Amino acid sequence: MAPWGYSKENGPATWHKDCPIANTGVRQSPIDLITTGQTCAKYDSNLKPVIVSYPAFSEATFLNNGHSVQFQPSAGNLSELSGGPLTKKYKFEQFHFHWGNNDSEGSEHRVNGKMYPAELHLVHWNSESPNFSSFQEAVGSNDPHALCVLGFFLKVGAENASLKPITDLLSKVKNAGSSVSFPGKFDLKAVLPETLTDYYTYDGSLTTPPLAECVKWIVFKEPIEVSTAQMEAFRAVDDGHGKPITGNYRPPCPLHTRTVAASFK
Ligand SMILES: NS(=O)(=O)c1ccc(C(=O)NCc2c(F)c(F)c(F)c(F)c2F)cc1
Ligand SMILES: [Zn+2]
Repeated sequence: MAPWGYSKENGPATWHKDCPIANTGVRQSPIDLITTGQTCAKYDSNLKPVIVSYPAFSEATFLNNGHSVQFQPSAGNLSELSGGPLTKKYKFEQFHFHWGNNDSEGSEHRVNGKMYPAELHLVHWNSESPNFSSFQEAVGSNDPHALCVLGFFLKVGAENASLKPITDLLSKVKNAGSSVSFPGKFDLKAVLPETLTDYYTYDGSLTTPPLAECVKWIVFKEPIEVSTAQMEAFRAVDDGHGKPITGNYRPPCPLHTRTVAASFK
């Protein structure tokens, strides 16, 4: 697999060469979340609040894999996700970010064409399926909801004290392939808005190769604030070719026959 990335030579427009589903898939992610008109998100009063149980992680690795920075707790973590559109319990696997090199771009999902400066993805896998018992198996299972990813937009505003332990660590993983063991505990719950009631949800895929169409997406309406300095810290992370990662986001994909549900009016 030619190493995929986000440059002209190996970016999203070239991924179909190794990953045909990039062009042939009918449930690819991300998408533009349209809130008015024909193909707009439809309010579904049955959608309940999302429930997360994230005890503070005590042991985790923070990694720069050349196309994002990723926080991965040790296997024993007990964090769980349920509620919202889900019928099963999901286990937390990792979180990572997508960002741009200025405040007008960077998020993968868009709202009526608007991009946010960054997007946080909390990745989970269905831990109650009889068909797989690990994240790796879940991705390869062809189960339409093997994974559930929670997406949160980041916008520039006040410094985010809860995310500071993460953004302060970015300089320590500046080089692609570098990782550090996360010092102390990290409280992910504190990063999220109190109420996880207002979100869009739809069936989609991984937004990076292999672009597997196994993800139930839940994208929250309320952005998380971070400071300009915190945004700048992301833009100093290198991609392994001596250049900063300056836009690790895939453009929006066609909706095809999918509908997007909204948990709010
Ligand atoms: N941006 S996103 O849609 O939230 C997204 C989430 C997770 C991954 C991922 O885990 N990739 C590595 C990875 C694979 F791509 C696999 F196919 C697999 F089986 C893995 F185990 C694995 F870690 C990629 C994109
Ligand atoms: Zn992602």
